[in-house]
Amino acid sequence: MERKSIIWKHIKEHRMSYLFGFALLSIASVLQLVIPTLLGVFTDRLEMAELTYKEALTFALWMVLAGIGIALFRSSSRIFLFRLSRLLDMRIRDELFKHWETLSTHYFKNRRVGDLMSHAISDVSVIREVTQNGIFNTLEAVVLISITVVTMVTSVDPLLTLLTLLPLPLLSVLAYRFKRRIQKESTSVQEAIGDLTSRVQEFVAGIRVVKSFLQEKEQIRLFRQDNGHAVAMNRKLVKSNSLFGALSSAVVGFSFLVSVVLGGIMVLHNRITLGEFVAFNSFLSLLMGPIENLGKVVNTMQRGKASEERLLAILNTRADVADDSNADPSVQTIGGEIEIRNLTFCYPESKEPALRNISLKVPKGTSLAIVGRVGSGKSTLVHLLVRLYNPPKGTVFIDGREISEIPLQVLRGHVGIVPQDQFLFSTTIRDNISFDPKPYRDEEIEQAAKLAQVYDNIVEFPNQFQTALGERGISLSGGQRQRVSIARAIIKKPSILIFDDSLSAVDTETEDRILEGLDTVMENRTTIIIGHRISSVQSADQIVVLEEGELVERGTHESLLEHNGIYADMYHKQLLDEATRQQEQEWEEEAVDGVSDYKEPVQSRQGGEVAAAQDSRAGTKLASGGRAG
Ligand SMILES: Nc1ncnc2c1ncn2[C@@H]1O[C@H](COP(=O)(O)OP(=O)(O)OP(=O)(O)O)[C@@H](O)[C@H]1O
Repeated sequence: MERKSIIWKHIKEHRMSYLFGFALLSIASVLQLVIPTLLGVFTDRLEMAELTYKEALTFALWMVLAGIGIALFRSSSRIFLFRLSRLLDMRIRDELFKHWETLSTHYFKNRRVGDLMSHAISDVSVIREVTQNGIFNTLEAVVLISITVVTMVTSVDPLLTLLTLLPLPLLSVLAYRFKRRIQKESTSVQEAIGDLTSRVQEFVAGIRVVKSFLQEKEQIRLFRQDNGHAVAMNRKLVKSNSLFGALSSAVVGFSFLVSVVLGGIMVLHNRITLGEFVAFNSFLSLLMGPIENLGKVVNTMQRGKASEERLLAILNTRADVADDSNADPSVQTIGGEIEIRNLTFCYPESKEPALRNISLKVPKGTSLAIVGRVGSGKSTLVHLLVRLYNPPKGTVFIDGREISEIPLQVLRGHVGIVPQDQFLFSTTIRDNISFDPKPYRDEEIEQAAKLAQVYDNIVEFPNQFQTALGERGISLSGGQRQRVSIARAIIKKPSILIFDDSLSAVDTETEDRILEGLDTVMENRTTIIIGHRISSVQSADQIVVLEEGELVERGTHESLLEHNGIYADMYHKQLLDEATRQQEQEWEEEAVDGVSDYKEPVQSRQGGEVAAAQDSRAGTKLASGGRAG
């Protein structure tokens, strides 16, 4: 059900506490009337020269007591009410974070980190401000203004009260006129803060690219531009606020003018006493604070409304990937058989399908390799298997069940994925490997690290598995990060393990060792390997080639080579590259050895020897056949 309010819901839920705070504030407000009243009587007694020292002392004592009472009740009410707003603050942040966790990756792909942070920090603070000073000032204004006006009418003069307060309704006219303007400007300020935060976040995340492309100056220029814009937006808001405050004060000042002139005339005509005149002006002073605060409240409320609307828009965003009504809670585990039937998939904001009419079957415990050019749809296919996006109904089946029938928790709990972006959290290596909700013993973590071929690297660090990683794991090399990600996936012993091009940053020897280690872990489990290097996929039971979203070849390594299509082409090109690289390495070694006739043999070799070397390397690879052999 769509949520309509955050603030009002909170007030309703805590109404008893708000009533209590209101009661404390009301006592403080009543006590505030004591001082002007005493001041009036005191002035009259003084004017009539009837005041004794003892009486003067008694007046002073009562005033001090009233002052202490006001301070006590007012601050207790403030503490009490402010505590409630802190509670709301914490609750919205919790709700926001919890809700974000339910939303799909698609939602986050379309948003900037800066905007999300601006919601979590600035918008939530504005809402707190509404329930903190906004509510406190409103309650105080309502109580104090009503009882003070009644006292002014009954204890001094109704006409003087009426004429003095006559300009005050102008304040509501002002508030109305400034309402839209302040709300609009407040939204612009929050957006500018979002831009600025995004700029800093992007700069930090891309610091290596920035430095290697000498982009520091350009980044400073862009930052200054965003910073300047944020300041300009803030200035605009401050200007409106100040103008509103100044006009409100002018209205209030006009009331004082009426009170002094009219009140003075009334004293001269003996319609009121001097003491009543003094008391009246003190009452008026009492009113001015809350009335001016009311102006600020209107402002705060407008900003609060803008922030509440933005937060509600997030909280009312429905998760596009969630457990369907047909999810079967009796499914507690998955075996690992995958079937894809005529799958055509289009990303929500894209017109062209990323996958077209794909059909394939991966029996439980077997391995599938997916190869294909950049952007051919490999990652999309595996993302659908963990429902990062929803595949169309009737296209993806696991263990013969429609994927939507498997509760998301079960599906994701039993599919381990090593994503292309090996994101690591800024915590220890141990916590990064044992990331699953299930706790793991040290031996299990070490075993996973050994299988992922990263154990030897980790134990070389002074703090070993307790080594803390910086944001995005920057203290590890690309290959080490990939292997920690692999350990994180295999520790789960998932029914389906997916490597999304996650062996690209390791050398072929390490890759072989990882794949060999997996044989034990993945016995009777299903493995999907996406790779650009033939060496990482050639041993799979089944290899498919994707081309512009279509499945264009399928078979084993040998059958695909025989077919002599895209796969065979990729294979031969890679062999050629590898042979050339190896040959170049040998020449470099010879050159380092200081052979005097260095130039001549190199030139002669360029003709025939490279081809010979390539042939022999190709022969070796084919003969060994990698793991498949
Ligand atoms: N979130 C997305 N929204 C819209 N289009 C997307 C999205 N992600 C990928 N695509 C598009 O879908 C197509 C397939 O992308 P995909 O990432 O699956 O390719 P890939 O074969 O895994 O590429 P690579 O080898 O570079 O990882 C591409 O055209 C890509 O631009």
